[in-house]
Amino acid sequence: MSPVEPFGARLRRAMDERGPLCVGIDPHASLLTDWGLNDDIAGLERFSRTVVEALADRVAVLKPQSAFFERFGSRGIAVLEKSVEEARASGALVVMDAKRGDIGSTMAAYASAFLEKGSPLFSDALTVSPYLGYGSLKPAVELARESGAGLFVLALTSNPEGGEVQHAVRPGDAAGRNVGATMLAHLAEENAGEAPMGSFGAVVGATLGDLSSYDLDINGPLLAPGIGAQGATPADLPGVFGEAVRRVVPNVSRGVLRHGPDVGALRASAERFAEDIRAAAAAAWRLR
Ligand SMILES: O=c1ccn([C@@H]2O[C@H](COP(=O)(O)O)[C@@H](O)[C@H]2O)c(=O)[nH]1
Repeated sequence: MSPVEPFGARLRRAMDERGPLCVGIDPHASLLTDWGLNDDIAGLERFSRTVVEALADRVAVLKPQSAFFERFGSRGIAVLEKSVEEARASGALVVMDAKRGDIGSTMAAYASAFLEKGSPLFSDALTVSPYLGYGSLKPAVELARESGAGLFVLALTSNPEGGEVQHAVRPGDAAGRNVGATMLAHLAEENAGEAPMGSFGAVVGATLGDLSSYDLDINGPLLAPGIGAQGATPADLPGVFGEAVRRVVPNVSRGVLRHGPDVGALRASAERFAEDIRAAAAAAWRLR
C-alpha cells in the first residue's frame, strides 16, 4: 500500500493550483430563508449540494460548519456526510469545522470520528480546541499523522471575546508568552522539518490587526476566518500576517453564501474574493 500523502503537502499543492481560498458551508437558518428554502432537512440538503456543486471543483478548501448540520440531528449528520464525500470527490479538501476538544481518552473518539480513514465523516482536516491543554490533543495529532490528515488548532480566534482566554499570560512561562502564542509554539514543534509544510495548522482570525508580535512561522497553514461578514477584507491579510501570508488559508462563509442560490453568482463571488486575495498578496510582495 502506498503511503498517504500528508495533509500539509496536499494543501500546499491545492493552494498553489487553485489559490488559497476556503469557502465555508454554513447553512444558517437565515440563509436558507434568503435562498427561498425551508429551514428543514430538504432545505439543508439543497443548500449544501448547491455549494458543493458550485465550488468543490475550483476552490482549494471547503469548510462545513458542523453546528449547522448537527442542528437537524441524525438526518443533518447524514447530509454532512454526503457533502463531505461529494466535495472530496470533486477535488476540494474538506476542513471539518467541529472545534472538538476534550480529555485525551474522549479526544481519541473524536479523532476516530473525523480522522480515521473509512469513518463516515472522514475529513482532510479538523478544527480542534486546545483549551483542555495542548497535550489533550495528542490522540488527534497521532491519528492525523497516521491518516495523512491535518488539524487546525484554535490559537487566536477571530471573535472579540477570544482575547480573554488567548491573551492570558501563562504563569511560569519563562518567555512570558500568552496562551495563543503558546499554541503557535506547539504547532511549530509539530511541523518541524516537514516540507513543503506541516499538517498542523492554527486558526488565526483575519480580524485581529497587526500580529507581528507573534511568531506565526509555524511551518504549517494558518486558517484565517473573519473575512466578509465579520468585517475583515482580503486587503487586510498582508498587514495582519506579514511574511506568513504565504501560508494563510483565508476563509469566507457568509460573504460568499449570501450570493446563492444561483450557482453562477456563488462562483463569481468566490472568484472575486480569490482575485482580491491574489492582488493583496502580490501588492505586499512588490513592496518588499
Ligand atoms: O476564530 C474563528 C474560528 C472559526 N470561525 C468559523 O468560521 C466561519 C466564519 O463564517 P463567516 O460567515 O465568514 O463569518 C464560521 O463557521 C465560524 O464558526 C470563525 O469565524 N472564527
